[in-house]
Amino acid sequence: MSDPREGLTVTHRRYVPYSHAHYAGNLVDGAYLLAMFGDVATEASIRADGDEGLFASYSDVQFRAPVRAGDVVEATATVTRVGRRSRVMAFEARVVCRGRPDKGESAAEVLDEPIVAATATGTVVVPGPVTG
Ligand SMILES: C/C=C/C(=O)SCCNC(=O)CCNC(=O)[C@H](O)C(C)(C)COP(=O)(O)OP(=O)(O)OC[C@H]1O[C@@H](n2cnc3c(N)ncnc32)[C@H](O)[C@@H]1OP(=O)(O)O
Repeated sequence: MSDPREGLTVTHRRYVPYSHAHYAGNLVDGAYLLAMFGDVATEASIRADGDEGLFASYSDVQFRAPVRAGDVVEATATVTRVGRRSRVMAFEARVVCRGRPDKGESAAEVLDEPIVAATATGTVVVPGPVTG
């Protein structure tokens, strides 16, 4: 029988400040999205296990579209497998808003369809039960 924590989903949403632009075209580095995955995994671990957990490994990371300063990005963690102490999670980062500099310096829009910027699978490990 599957664990009731499987399917638990947590989403964080964040504006990407221009201070994080790192590459030509105001692109941000991929590590920015991995930091979002770490934070959303932490909340998922708190909700699933009452502990922040420790990120043990990523088994797959795919950067699928650029993220730019001025984007609004949402990152989702979904618990896909509950082991004894390991929690496998699926991650997705999506761009939901983006600047429109062609329309004005501060113009921006909500995208009709979010752009999937990165996906990953990772494992968080929580402490075992305290004994004694
Ligand atoms: C939420 C985000 C937080 C962060 O970003 S924290 C910052 C980055 N992470 C760290 O600093 C963590 C550093 N690593 C460690 O401290 C340790 O290294 C771990 C605590 C992650 C694991 O060490 P140990 O407790 O000794 O592991 P075991 O007793 O050998 O295994 C316990 C369960 O964890 C699974 N596991 C261990 N290592 C890995 C791995 N590298 N990738 C995937 N799974 C792993 C095992 O299979 C098992 O699972 P089963 O309890 O369900 O049977």
